[in-house]
Amino acid sequence: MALLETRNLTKTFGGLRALDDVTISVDQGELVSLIGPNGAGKSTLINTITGMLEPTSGDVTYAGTDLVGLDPFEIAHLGVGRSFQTASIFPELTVRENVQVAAFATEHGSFSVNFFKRRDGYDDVRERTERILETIELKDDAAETAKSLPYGDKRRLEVAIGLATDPDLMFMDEPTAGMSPGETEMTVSLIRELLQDWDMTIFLVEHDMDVIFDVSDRIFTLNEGAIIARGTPDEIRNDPAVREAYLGGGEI
Ligand SMILES: Nc1ncnc2c1ncn2[C@@H]1O[C@H](COP(=O)(O)OP(=O)(O)OP(=O)(O)O)[C@@H](O)[C@H]1O
Repeated sequence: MALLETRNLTKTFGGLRALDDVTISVDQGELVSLIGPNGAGKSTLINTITGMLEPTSGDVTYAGTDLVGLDPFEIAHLGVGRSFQTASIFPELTVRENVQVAAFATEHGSFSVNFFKRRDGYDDVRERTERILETIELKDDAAETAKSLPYGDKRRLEVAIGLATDPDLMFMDEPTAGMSPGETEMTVSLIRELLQDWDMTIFLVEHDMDVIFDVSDRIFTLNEGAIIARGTPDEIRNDPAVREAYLGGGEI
């Protein structure tokens, strides 16, 4: 059984069909990527699956549970996480505190103002936080304030915060955007580690085609709200419809 499935998912904004009958499935342990030109509907698809937007019609199921109509926090609680590109970081808190807050909120319902006074009592939160900091390679910077981190480390902290919510499936929104080649390489090896050592299923939206072709098991291509191609990296690389949508027929 697929872990995540959408069936005939459609989302309209006024007269615009931002998603047009999208049917996809993701298996446990897979890394699937979603590509498509600007405005293709990638964010709309993720937002519709994760409960930020309500679909106009169609179904979304996760591990057999119908997600349509659930709130984002309920969907997160089922094990669907998200590494946000913006605004999930508290700039004045340390790196470690940022991860602890997210881990605490997941394990204990919600963030409490007393958390920082009592956090030493929460062994589960502490252990999870340290394991994440190690994986993300931010342990040496754990006592720094988040705002002081270089750009690439900030982006990895976003992944750490996503991990702290203990997801089985994680949506990653352009995790390498704006990164240097070295930072991109680090992020790619982090993605591999999440798949291999954390048994994660990953749904990646990314513009860097080298990263996409490198890490994906399967790729979905969206254009004007509709899936125009699906397949392995080799199949997608050679797909005429993908070339046409992306580069007017040129090389990818
Ligand atoms: N809240 C909204 N209200 C009206 N139109 C919207 C809304 N959100 C998205 N759209 C439109 O839906 C279409 C799909 O947008 P979406 O942001 O999902 O594309 P995308 O593939 O994520 O693009 P990008 O790669 O530029 O982030 C676009 O035409 C966009 O203008």
